[in-house]
Amino acid sequence: MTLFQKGGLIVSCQARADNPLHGPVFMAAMAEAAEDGGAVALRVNGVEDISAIKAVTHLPVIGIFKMFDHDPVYITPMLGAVDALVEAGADIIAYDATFRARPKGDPVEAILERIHAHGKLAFADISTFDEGVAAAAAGADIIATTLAGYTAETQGTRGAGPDLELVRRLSQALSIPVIAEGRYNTPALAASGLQAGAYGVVVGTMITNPREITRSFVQELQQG
Ligand SMILES: CC(=O)N[C@H](C=O)[C@@H](O)[C@H](O)[C@H](O)COP(=O)(O)O
Repeated sequence: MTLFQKGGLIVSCQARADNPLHGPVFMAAMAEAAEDGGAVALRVNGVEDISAIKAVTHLPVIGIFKMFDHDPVYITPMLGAVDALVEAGADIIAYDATFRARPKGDPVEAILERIHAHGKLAFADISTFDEGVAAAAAGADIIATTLAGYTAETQGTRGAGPDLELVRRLSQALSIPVIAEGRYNTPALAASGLQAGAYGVVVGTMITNPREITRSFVQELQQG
């Protein structure tokens, strides 16, 4: 079970079905670009994209399996999803470790146990300080602020920027790596994640989603 390099950039290469860049060919190209640019790891959704990316890069892959019909808990909610991610070549498995009810999913303790049974590191996506502490106590290897601002409880905190205070508090309280993830939309914000104590920073939208990047430019021009 090896962890990626400390202080580095993890690039999230994801494109949903409605995105013109959806599909393994585009995501593999994104992953190669991220590797060339100096990323230390990748975050990737689904078995097809993971298989394609493992074939073209040497970077460790944090695999997730988004199941939107499992709303509200959609990040790797099932044991079968964990097995599929491992089979596809994921090195680390990320899963929803929030306190939310999981009406269609398997219990979070079982997900964690299955990840470890495969000999993989467990990357807990959380939204609050208490969830991060609980996930670490349960045995997660890495805690990430991925869902801060995206749960009913934290929606009001989303604002424009990332939740740096959450990174700061978790980094001080925990002895395992804390990853800053969610709305690190500029290089300076990513650096501030490390300054807040993060082990690494995940950036997705502003590197791998040209449609959203375009929208942000257009919006700024229209406001000007
Ligand atoms: C909330 C949720 O489902 N987040 C997802 C998790 O995999 C992705 O859609 C994000 O792009 C990723 O977390 C990186 O964040 P950002 O795109 O803000 O750099």
